Amino acid sequence: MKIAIGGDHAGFEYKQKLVQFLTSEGYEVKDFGPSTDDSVDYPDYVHPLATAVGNEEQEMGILICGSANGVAMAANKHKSIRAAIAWQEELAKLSRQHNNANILCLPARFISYEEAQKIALAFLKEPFEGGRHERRVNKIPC
Ligand SMILES: O=C(CO)[C@H](O)[C@H](O)[C@H](O)COP(=O)(O)O
Repeated sequence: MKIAIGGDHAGFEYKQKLVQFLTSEGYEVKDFGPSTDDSVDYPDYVHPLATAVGNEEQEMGILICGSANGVAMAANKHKSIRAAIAWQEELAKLSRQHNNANILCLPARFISYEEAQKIALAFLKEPFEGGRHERRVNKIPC
């Protein structure tokens, strides 16, 4: 599976660790930056990643910043993007099962890296349930 990962300075440390971990798990990971933990503006990194996921160059995306709010707001402005914030594994699984989320947004300043790793795996491994949920998701303007 081809995974896009990015965020801002507040998520940089977790992003670097997740790139290594997900690669070791066999995922094809593309890092959309930033390349250092210098303060940056998250939209500058969200938009290219969301574009790549929206046009299916990348199958799924992970965005990491301090609260996850800004990256989610920016990503969800893109056509075909369903970005979900999750700070627990169950929330990540439900975003896939019920909402067919294609981008996971992680709040690095509110969860440990160990939690972030478990949440990311839960998200990537969980299938969309379809059925009544597909009917509902199709009513979200894309
Ligand atoms: O909402 C946010 C952007 O997605 C994050 O919480 C940012 O990481 C946060 O706003 C950065 O704040 P800082 O004081 O500039 O480090």
